Amino acid sequence: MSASQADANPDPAAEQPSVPHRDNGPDKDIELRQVEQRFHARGSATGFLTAVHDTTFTLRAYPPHIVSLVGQSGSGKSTIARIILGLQQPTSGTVTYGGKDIFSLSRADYDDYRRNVQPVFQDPYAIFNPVYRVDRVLRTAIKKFGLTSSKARAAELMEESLQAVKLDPAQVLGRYPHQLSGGQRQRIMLARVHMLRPRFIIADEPVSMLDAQVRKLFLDILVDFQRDYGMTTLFITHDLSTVYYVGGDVMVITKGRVVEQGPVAEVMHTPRHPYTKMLLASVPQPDPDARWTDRIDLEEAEREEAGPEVPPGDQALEARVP
Ligand SMILES: Nc1ncnc2c1ncn2[C@@H]1O[C@H](COP(=O)(O)OP(=O)(O)OP(=O)(O)O)[C@@H](O)[C@H]1O
Repeated sequence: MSASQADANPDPAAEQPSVPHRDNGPDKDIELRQVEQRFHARGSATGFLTAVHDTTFTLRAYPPHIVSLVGQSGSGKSTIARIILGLQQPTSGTVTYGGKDIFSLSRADYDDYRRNVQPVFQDPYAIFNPVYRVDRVLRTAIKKFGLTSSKARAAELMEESLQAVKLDPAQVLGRYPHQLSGGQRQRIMLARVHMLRPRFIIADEPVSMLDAQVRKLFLDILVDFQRDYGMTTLFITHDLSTVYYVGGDVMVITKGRVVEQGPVAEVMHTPRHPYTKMLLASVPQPDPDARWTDRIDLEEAEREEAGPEVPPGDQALEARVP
């Protein structure tokens, strides 16, 4: 290309080849410190429900990795996801990104955070506006995050990203959300992530509505994103088999408390907490001659839990619960 051709192009991004890492700024960690979330709960003796208790952990941007947060329904997983995404301000405790409180970021830091911490939710249908074609989700991201102002480059970006998540652009572009399967809609959200190359993906039960094959495809893409683009994923699930599949680290949560954490292989092979043991014991074995008949005695498992039922600050409130 001649210098004059390059000068004539108003969009420098249009000239750039596809690169694994877009310039999303320096690595920054997400840190939760003593996060607690209470909700008003009618019918409770205290008037409150503590969905997340005294939760402290760090999601490191580097080295990129996958951390699963696993627990039963109602254990507080989605509340933690919403807090990290800035959708819910916790009752107490702090959430920082690069050392700064995410709930009082400057405009520039907030834009950085929004770009680098991307959600993938269980039901992508809710994200799509049914009256617009699915292309809009991708175009809006390109515009909002200023990926390019060139229409041609935007079209290329969309194609590249759809292909990266094993979707055929010719098959999905121009369609309305209801004309795609749940797995296709979910992968459009991953294509959006692929375009933005965030440091973090916060994936809340992303595969629980997908069938086994599409689920595997989706999980493989998350692992590819970690390896190829250096993304760290918080993978929220109630399903231990998916935790085992993605590997990395795991945090086990019950009743709003993280009770065990560590490398997946270690926690799976030598679980220490009774709740983790119960979760592992409740995974059915695919043996037709040994039909799974055990019933989970959650109360019993919870009684065995070590440590106090509530943090000290809650005892006065909770003492009145019968
Ligand atoms: N906005 C809210 N107001 C009141 N209670 C809430 C609110 N959001 C969540 N809760 C309660 O907090 C607890 C934790 O909910 P959360 O959705 O975080 O659990 P979860 O582990 O994600 O469950 P699931 O896997 O079923 O989505 C539940 O008892 C829930 O009913």
